[in-house]
Amino acid sequence: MENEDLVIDMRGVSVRRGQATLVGGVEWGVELDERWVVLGPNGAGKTTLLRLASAEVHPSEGELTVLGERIGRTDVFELRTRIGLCTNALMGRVPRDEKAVDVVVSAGYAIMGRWREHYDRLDTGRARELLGTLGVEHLAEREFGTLSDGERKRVLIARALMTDPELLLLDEPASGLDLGAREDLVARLSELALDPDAPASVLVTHHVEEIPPGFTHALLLREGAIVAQGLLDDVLTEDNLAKTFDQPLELQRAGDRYFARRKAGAAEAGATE
Ligand SMILES: Nc1ncnc2c1ncn2[C@@H]1O[C@H](COP(=O)(O)OP(=O)(O)OP(=O)(O)O)[C@@H](O)[C@H]1O
Repeated sequence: MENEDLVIDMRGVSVRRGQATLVGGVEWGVELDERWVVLGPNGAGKTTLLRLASAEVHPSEGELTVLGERIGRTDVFELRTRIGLCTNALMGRVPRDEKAVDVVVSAGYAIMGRWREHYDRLDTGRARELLGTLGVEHLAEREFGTLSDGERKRVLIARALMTDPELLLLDEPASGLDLGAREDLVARLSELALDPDAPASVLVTHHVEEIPPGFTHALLLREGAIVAQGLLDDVLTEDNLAKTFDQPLELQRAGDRYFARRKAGAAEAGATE
């Protein structure tokens, strides 16, 4: 039975490519009002999980339902218009000379790079508003190619929000940002997470420092399998992090933020003891 309240519903989902299992036996559900962070080391399968959620990848096994639509049986083109996606791959597809505001507006037309298209003034107004929410309204007229990495990420998040998605998927939005830009982005994502009208969200990251306050749940992934999942505070423990990253880690919580580092003496004692 499908659970209609779930925005993402994965039942025994595996993705295989040749001999490799990218993710295996995933049981995971995301509800409407939840904000999930997916955390794990390089190669753990985080992006694969996100690509399943965005219907870019179909399960090799198991059942996947996104926004009530069973993947494999549904028109994914229509479904994708209901999902806001921000990935590094997307960043590479934006024409360098497209204006930031048009990068955002064109999301409503499910196209990229048609900057000569006539856009509705209402849409342009909304795009500017969203750029403002992300703190980059002053860059609206700038060519995408002239923006810094952090600025581009924010433009793409504004783009992801343009269609009023029911599900927002963010793949490593803070990667490559300097400390100030990261902190600023974490604060903006926190505002979004705390907004009750914001869509259900899934944010992929390698770092606990990048978890925006307001995120409610966490899924820890290692070698394609779930180590732990559930409420953020329950899941984010030293024990679970050690299993996920295969080394003893010290976890600190300062206010509503998390910080982690390797336990003192762990390097000498052997990483996995
Ligand atoms: N087509 C493929 N064939 C074989 N293996 C693949 C294929 N695509 C991905 N993989 C492997 O699947 C694993 C999971 O990849 P994925 O990109 O989902 O991990 P990730 O957790 O997002 O990693 P990172 O943090 O490094 O971005 C990796 O080991 C990757 O090398």
